[in-house]
Amino acid sequence: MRIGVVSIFPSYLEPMRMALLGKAIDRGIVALDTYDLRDWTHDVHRAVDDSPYGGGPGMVMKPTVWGPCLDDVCPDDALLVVPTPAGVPFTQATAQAWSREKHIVFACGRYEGIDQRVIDDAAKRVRVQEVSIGDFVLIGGEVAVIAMVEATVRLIDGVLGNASSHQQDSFSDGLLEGPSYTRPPVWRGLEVPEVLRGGDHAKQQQWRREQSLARTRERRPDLLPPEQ
Ligand SMILES: Nc1cc(-c2ccc3cc[nH]c3c2)n[nH]1
Repeated sequence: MRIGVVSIFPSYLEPMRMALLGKAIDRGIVALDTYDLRDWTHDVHRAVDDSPYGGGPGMVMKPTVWGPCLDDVCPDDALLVVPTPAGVPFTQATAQAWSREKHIVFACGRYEGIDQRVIDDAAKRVRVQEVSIGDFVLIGGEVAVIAMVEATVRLIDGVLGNASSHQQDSFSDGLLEGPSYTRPPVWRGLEVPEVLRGGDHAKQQQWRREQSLARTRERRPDLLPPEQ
């Protein structure tokens, strides 16, 4: 998978070159290109924003800068993702779908966002998804991109050491993951549940399912399947 990220703060994206994501890049599973939007500005001040039509607070990012940039960095067969609080919710299903893409380009907005015509114009040529990572407002799209790239890339074969890890994720079966434990068996007077310390794998699987259902019922009843 090739990933392109456009930002006015490309160094904000450096965490993606660390740890497991960094190893996926080193191993050639993922290629990461970061681009500085200001390289497509055409004035001495390298302006990327301007005042909003119709008034209102803040500034809007210029189509005359974003347009030429996306023309250069986003080929017709790529998926263009624009993080925004006004987007469709990003979910595990989104990550699963994106993990099968060959090339994803992320457009990181700042200020009050990107002139809508940039998205409308791009949509004539490429698949565009305006996506939200949650009902809260960030200062820019970069943090959302790091979260979405991590959720997506970890699902690509070979990225996670233990292939079964993501098959037991929260949400992989639609439910929240239950509690996890490791040694010591007793810590500060708190014991690891007996069933996990035994060897009956069928009982352990049943216990984990019950824990997932209980936690989902308590924290995210909206995720429960109808009959639960
Ligand atoms: N889910 C979510 C996305 C964002 C977001 C995305 C892009 C920009 C650009 C300026 N502010 C932004 C905020 N906040 N929350």
